[in-house]
Amino acid sequence: MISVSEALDRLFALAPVLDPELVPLREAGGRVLARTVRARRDQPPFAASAMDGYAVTEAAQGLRLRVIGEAAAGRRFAGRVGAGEAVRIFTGAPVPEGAKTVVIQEDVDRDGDTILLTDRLGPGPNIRPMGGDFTSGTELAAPRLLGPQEIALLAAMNVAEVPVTRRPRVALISTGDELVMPGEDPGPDQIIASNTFGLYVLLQQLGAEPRLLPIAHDTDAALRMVFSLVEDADLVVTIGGASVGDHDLVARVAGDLGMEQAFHTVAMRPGKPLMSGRIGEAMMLGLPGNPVSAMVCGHVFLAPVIRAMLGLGKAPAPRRQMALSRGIEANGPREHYMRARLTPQGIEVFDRQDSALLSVLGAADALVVRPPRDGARAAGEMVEFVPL
Ligand SMILES: Nc1nc2c(c(=O)[nH]1)N[C@H]1C(S)=C(S)[C@@H](COP(=O)(O)OP(=O)(O)OC[C@H]3O[C@@H](n4cnc5c(N)ncnc54)[C@H](O)[C@@H]3O)O[C@H]1N2
Ligand code: MOO
Repeated sequence: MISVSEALDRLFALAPVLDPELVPLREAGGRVLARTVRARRDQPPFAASAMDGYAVTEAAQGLRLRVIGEAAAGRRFAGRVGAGEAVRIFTGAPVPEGAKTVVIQEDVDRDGDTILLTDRLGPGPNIRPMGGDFTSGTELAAPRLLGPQEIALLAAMNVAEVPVTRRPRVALISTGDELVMPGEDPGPDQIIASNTFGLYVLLQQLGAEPRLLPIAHDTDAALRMVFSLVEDADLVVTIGGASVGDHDLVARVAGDLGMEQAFHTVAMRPGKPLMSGRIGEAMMLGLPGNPVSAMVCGHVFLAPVIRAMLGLGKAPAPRRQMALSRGIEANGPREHYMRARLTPQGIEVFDRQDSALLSVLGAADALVVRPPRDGARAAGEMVEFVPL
């Protein structure tokens, strides 16, 4: 058995960074920027008014000025403003030549074509300098996950096509005679495939492209048939059949198909019967079948592997720290990922930790990480957790 961090290192060694592809800006949200991009223009491309008001050469109380024209957003004033003159201006409009400040309209009394600067004059100049947000060539550095803010910035930079890392194609294979799909009619000894769907959504949220293959029955032939449907996947994820029982066929069948195994069993709880290797062009990750084990391995191993393939670096699932709301017993020899919930009083570790309990996982928003042989911990002691 190897440690969790050793297992992660071996997984990272198997996970290639995928190639970039160009996508339209609107489809770049949630993707990973693959190459540093540069602004194609200055923003703003001209000195722009920050307010609605009057562009003038100087602002002083009592000045009376003649309004000689108008500058609106998208339509500049063609001439020049001189002493004794003002140009009516609106937010976003180019500031006319000669103007040094914009007096907001609330600080002005207007009478026909003249304005009087009142004693209410606020501080100027209400002008956004050319290139004040960014200049042509300003970089948005890769790699980074593109969210709404970055997309808005790229749009302003006039980057209409964005180089992003190709989405990892992930084939998901559930194994077991006992499984049927949600909505189907299970026989008396059957259950519904569940963690398959949890992992599907986890993969979607990570920016991967998951594909559900048919459930493989517990025979060599059935499992081989489903493996033959893997096609061009970057990663094949199997669920179940990873342990030592007579019907746990995944390691043997994958081995017959040429999988070079990198490891099989990790010193963690839940998730001990975890295996990985390379099969043809694809990386393979064999998850344990117990529903919570599969989902915990999804967060602890699958998510870091997908992020590595996307070019976001080779790092374990991020951890935070919080004080326990109540005490917990000593840990055994395996690193334990305990289902827990964040409360105003601290982090509460649930009493029931059986790796089949999806209802408990559903109530959890954190996994408290206990190192192997960690001693008993009292309320108030700090522990590390992986947010879910
Ligand atoms: N003698 C031993 N028995 C077991 C050991 C062991 O070390 N020695 N390890 C236990 C641990 S830990 C786990 S975890 C399980 C994992 O076993 P498998 O990966 O072989 O999984 P299965 O036997 O196929 O299934 C276990 C359990 O999970 C249910 N299952 C499977 N796939 C799904 C799915 N897609 N959706 C919902 N539920 C699923 C399956 O029906 C079983 O109940 O082995 C222990 N045994
Ligand atoms: O991985 Mo097993 O979950 O320790 O139940």
